[in-house]
Amino acid sequence: MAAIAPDYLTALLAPYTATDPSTTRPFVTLTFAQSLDGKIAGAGGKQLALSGKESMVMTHWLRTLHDAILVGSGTALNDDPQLNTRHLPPLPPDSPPYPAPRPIILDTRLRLPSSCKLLKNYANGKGTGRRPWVVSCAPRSQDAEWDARRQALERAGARVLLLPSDDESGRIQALLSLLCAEGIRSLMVEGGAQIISAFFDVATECVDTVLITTAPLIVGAKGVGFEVPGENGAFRVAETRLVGRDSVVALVAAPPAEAQ
Ligand SMILES: NC(=O)c1ccc[n+]([C@@H]2O[C@H](COP(=O)([O-])OP(=O)(O)OC[C@H]3O[C@@H](n4cnc5c(N)ncnc54)[C@H](O)[C@@H]3O)[C@@H](O)[C@H]2O)c1
Ligand SMILES: Nc1nc(=O)c(N)c(NC[C@H](O)[C@H](O)[C@H](O)COP(=O)(O)O)[nH]1
Repeated sequence: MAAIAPDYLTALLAPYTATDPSTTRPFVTLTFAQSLDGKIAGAGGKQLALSGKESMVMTHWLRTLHDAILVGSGTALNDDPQLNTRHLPPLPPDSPPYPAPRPIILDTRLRLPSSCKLLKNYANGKGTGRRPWVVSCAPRSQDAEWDARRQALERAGARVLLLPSDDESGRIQALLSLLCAEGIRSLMVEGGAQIISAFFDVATECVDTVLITTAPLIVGAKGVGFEVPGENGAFRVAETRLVGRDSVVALVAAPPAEAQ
């Protein structure tokens, strides 16, 4: 019998099953792991093992519950992530694979290297990775270097999608509208620091669920933190849970009367 996602995750995301043809954005889950002092990476961006085994498995289950998963190019360059579901229990023989999210990199300057794991996993044909989408902005004037980078990524298997403009203001909304038009109905945003801040900045308008894993670790001032521009806005605490040695808090969008 194949393992299934924990009930508390499917219950948390139950509103995502609603279908509204007039919607202009996917359901969005902003999720990341932090230390007790609010760091998401070590000095210089060093990737840290913040999540314990149990909460890392939870994160991989969460990935199966979303159509797509997004990181910024800073994370793609720093971590060379795979954004798949490899930490889930092995499946019984002849079982269908776990649902895997579409890997999406927000990469306005098209910095993703063709040698990244996301493209290797897709190209190796072993089903360890879906075709990555790279969301970028077309340069304002002819840029042969940018064109060459785009062609190299496409040759390596990436799909490059372009935002309508390179304006930073409204970029998250434009990104979500683009992904909605591509049929993405739920998006898991994993970071990094700049992306987390950008989504918190528009959380009231663009985020439905915030799920933060806090590891019982102190990283210290040299670690990588993130800015949260405003207070928690129109969110309420839906769940607080210990997952292994980590605490997991889930906030959900709530009407102002209920927001805390
Ligand atoms: N602990 C965690 O859960 C977690 C998750 C992901 C990444 N990380 C860590 O985060 C660090 C990387 O974070 P980062 O801040 O350098 O890069 P990032 O991953 O946040 O990517 C930033 C890039 O995203 C693109 N972008 C486009 N529009 C943007 C917008 N409106 N706002 C912000 N970015 C926009 C730009 O290319 C920008 O350079 C790494 O150290 C990584 O290990 C930690
Ligand atoms: N949940 C979580 N716990 C951590 O302890 C940690 N350091 C990250 N960091 C997120 C990471 O920087 C990328 O976003 C990908 O999660 C890389 O991992 P994958 O290869 O995709 O599994 N995320």
